Parts: sequence; structure tokens; C-alpha cells
Amino acid sequence: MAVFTPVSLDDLTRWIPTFSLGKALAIKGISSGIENSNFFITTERGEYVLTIFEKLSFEQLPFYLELMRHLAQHGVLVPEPIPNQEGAIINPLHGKPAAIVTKLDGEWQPAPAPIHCAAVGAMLAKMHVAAQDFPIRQPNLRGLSWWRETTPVVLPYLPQDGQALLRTELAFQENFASSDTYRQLQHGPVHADLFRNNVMFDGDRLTGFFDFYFAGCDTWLFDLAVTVNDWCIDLDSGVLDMPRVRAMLDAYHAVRPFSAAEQIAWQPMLRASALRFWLSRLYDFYLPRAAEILTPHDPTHFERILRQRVAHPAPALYQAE
Ligand SMILES: Nc1ncnc2c1ncn2[C@@H]1O[C@H](COP(=O)(O)OP(=O)(O)OP(=O)(O)O)[C@@H](O)[C@H]1O
Ligand SMILES: N[C@@H](CCO)C(=O)O
Repeated sequence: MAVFTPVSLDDLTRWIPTFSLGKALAIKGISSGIENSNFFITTERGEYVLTIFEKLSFEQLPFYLELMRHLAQHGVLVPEPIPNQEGAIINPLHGKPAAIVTKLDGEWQPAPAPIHCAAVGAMLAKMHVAAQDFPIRQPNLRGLSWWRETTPVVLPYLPQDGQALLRTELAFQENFASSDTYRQLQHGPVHADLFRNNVMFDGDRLTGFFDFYFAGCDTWLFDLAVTVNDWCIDLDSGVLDMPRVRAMLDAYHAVRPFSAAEQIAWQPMLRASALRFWLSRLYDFYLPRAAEILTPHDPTHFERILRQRVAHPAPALYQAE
């Protein structure tokens, strides 16, 4: 149950003539999303994904959809928004903003091997470089300001040792964010939620990144840390798996070489990305929005990862010559 706004084949048949996609042939709701209503649609031109945005407004959406268009046009594998005959990629359907994007082949990879991590690392670096000249700017809405707002809201739900960890880590991150090292980090539009379930593979071939609706401007290293903390770990313990870490970092570095400042910032950034998802999961777990979070993700998973990253030095981003 995750289609909040139903769309019938008749609805689609009436709407689709504004696009150059031929006649509508089929529509099927996708059950896995929790933020939007998603459908696989088939038209005379092929298969696409239709999304009705349940929360994001017409004003907020251009950042995400224009970013996807920009990336697709620069050879980054992402769903490409399909414009209607007037060139608009965001169009109303049942009174809500909606978009049609290309469908990526394949499935997400629940048990990635180094070969998958290398493909993700290389495409992530390509994406960061390609997004550099994207003209619309929006901050990461789940960045430091949001961590500051959310920490006091979730603290009362934690036992003493959890409270101590959260307070200490927030103070550490505030301090790090005001350092010279942090100021030297390259930044720009990033995905910020590139978990295993947001990348499609057809066998071992990466076919695309999707679900850009947490994207925003942040450091490239933060984006990489989010990705490593999901793709390159043992899910039970949170411990980094070195063959996967090396595969992802080396592939990223080969496309966009890391800087010396990034080397220094790597451990704080792995901690920052663990903190970000610990906080959002705590928030969704203890303060669920009515009927929206069907099965909240386990916050202790990211508490474990944070403790791991604090206790162990990060593996080198690259070997200095
Ligand atoms: N362009 C696409 N190509 C192929 N499949 C897609 C595409 N976009 C979405 N999907 C499918 O739809 C599902 C839900 O999409 P998505 O994750 O974007 O939704 P969501 O509502 O943002 O959900 P959540 O926040 O839970 O990740 C995906 O798991 C995937 O199977
Ligand atoms: N990737 C997030 C969910 C939001 O997309 C998490 O696992 O907490």
C-alpha cells in the first residue's frame, strides 16, 4: 500500500496526449515507495515511471527534476524527465505535481560485491563533476541546521549513553564544520541518499541512480560517506568491508581525484553521514507522521555505525604518492 493518489488507465489516457509518447497501454502502481505515488506506465513509445508528488510542491520540484535532466544530458545514468509538448517536465495530475521519467532496467542490488561498489563509485564521481555547473542551488535540507533542530527533539527518547553519544557527536560536527579543512572541501549538488535501494543494476551493469528527492548542495565527500556507509559494510555489525571500500574509493578517485583536505576530512565525514541517518531514523521512529511511515527503519543500525566510525580510524581515501 503506497499509492496514495490512484491513477486509472482512463485517467492516463486522458492525460498522456499532452506528451509525445503515443497512446497509453497500461499502468501499474508500485507498492514500495513511501514518499510519493509511483506507477510503471507503458505507452506506444515504451515503458516509463510516472510519479505523483504527495508532499513536494511545484516550487520545490524544479531543483530535483532539472538536476536529473541536467545529469542525464551529461551522460550520468539517471531517469530522464520527459517534457510535454510545451517543454514542461512538471505537470499537474489530479491536482498534484506529477512527472514522467524514463524507466531504468534491472533491479536494486541487495548484496553488493566489489564490482558493484566500483561501478557506483565511478558513476558517483562522474555525477559530482557533471553537476558542478547546474545552475539551481538548494542546500541539503538534512544538513547541519537540521541536525541541530532535531537533536533536542529526539534526545528525551534515548537512554543516557545514547544521549551522551548524540550530544558529543553534534558538538564534534559543529566544530568540524567550522574548520579550515571543511572549508576546503569541494561541494555542489549531491544525491545524499544513495543507498543500495536507490541504484539499479542489470546483472553487474549499473543502469542508473534514482530517488533524488533528498538531493541538495553539500560536500562531495559527504555524499561518498553516505554511500560507503551503506554499500561497503557488514549490515549486522556496521563494520566496513575493506574489499568493497577499496573498490568504491579507487573507482571514484580514478574519475575525480581526492584532495589532501578530503583525506583529512574522511573520518569526520563518515561520522557525519552516520549521524544524519541516525537522527532521521530516530525522528521517524519516535515521532512518526500520521500513517506515513509504514515500517520505520531501525535507528540503532546507524547508532552502531556511528560508534564504529568513532572508534576506528577511517581507511585512507587514497595512497599519497
Ligand atoms: N526511474 C525508475 N526506473 C525503474 N524503477 C523505478 C524508477 N523510479 C522508481 N522506480 C521503482 O519504484 C520504487 C519506488 O521509487 P522511489 O524509491 O523513488 O519512491 P519513494 O516514494 O521516494 O520511496 P522511498 O522514499 O521509500 O525510497 C523503487 O524501489 C523502484 O523499484
Ligand atoms: N535511506 C534512508 C531512507 C530515506 O530514503 C534510510 O535508510 O534511513
